Amino acid sequence: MAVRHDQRRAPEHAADTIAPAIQARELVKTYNARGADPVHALGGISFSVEQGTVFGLLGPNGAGKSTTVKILTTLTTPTSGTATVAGHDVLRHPDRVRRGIGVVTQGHSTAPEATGRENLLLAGRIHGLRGQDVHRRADELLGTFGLTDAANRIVKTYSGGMQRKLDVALGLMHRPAVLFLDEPTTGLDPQARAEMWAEISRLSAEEGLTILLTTHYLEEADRLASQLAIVDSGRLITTGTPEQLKSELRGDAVVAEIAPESEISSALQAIERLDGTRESTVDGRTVRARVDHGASAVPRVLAALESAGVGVASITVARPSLDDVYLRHTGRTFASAEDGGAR
Ligand SMILES: Nc1ncnc2c1ncn2[C@@H]1O[C@H](COP(=O)(O)OP(=O)(O)OP(=O)(O)O)[C@@H](O)[C@H]1O
Repeated sequence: MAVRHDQRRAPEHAADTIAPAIQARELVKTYNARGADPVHALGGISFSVEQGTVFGLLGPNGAGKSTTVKILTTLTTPTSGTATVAGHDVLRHPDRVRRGIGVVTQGHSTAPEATGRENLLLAGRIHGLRGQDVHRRADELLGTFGLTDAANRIVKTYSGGMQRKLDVALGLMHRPAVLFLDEPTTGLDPQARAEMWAEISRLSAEEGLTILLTTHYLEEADRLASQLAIVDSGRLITTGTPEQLKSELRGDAVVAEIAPESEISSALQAIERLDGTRESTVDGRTVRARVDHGASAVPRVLAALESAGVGVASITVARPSLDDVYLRHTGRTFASAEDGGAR
């Protein structure tokens, strides 16, 4: 498709003049259901996605990821703000946006009683592919996703991983410039997840596809996204490459799980009093703090807890993770945000 070929032929020195594949400007979305309080799903989100990259929108359940995707894919309109996608304004030219994008939503978009090949042929025809073209494209994608042997089986006999691959293949039939993947690996087993990760990386690296994926898996965001935006309660709290975001946190995390018979407040005080510890927080029976050299800090932390009469069930030290980035910006761990919802 034209946008992709232009992008791949572009000389490297012109990279900074290439328009972003996605530009979201101050997106606000308030849902006003009759008889219910308004829900402020997005409170003014702006970001831009360079062509040919994987952009990750990471946030806990209810953060506003799907709403952002719905606006960018023209499935809903923003209350205010606007966006351009694949070179077109989502409000002024939604039909042009739709022609330039592929969308893989959270549910399956396949017809379960039809075969994999039939599903692909139908999707291709809906997008205007005809004759040999549609058959060639379907065969190409069946091969790419390792589904050739299953092509003539009905989809309801596919495993979860195979169905997800077919969902992505459907989104690619018309060779879009930008692919939206909403939670692409939710519900997949570890092997199917790893295969999907490999395929997403390949599509971006080898085919120059721009991919926006939403996820609530920290590891997925860390592995796949060349650029990441962390969203929380409808706001964008930080952006950067996963490495940049993690390197903003100096030092390692020491995480101590306090024995049930000990006071968590005594543990926190003992850790806070130690030289070189900072950003200490409590989550249930766990105290965590940031220290400069994790391995050498552990004996000092243990000694301080012991002299405060605090029992320790376990202690670990970890390099900065995206969970630490999230904690730094929101004051709570990602897991607790997932448990409690975003608002
Ligand atoms: N149609 C709707 N009507 C009312 N509220 C909605 C609607 N769609 C979403 N919301 C609310 O808007 C907020 C953001 O939801 P959204 O689905 O965008 O979050 P998310 O980050 O994608 O979460 P998830 O991973 O659970 O899909 C949530 O509070 C949600 O309950």
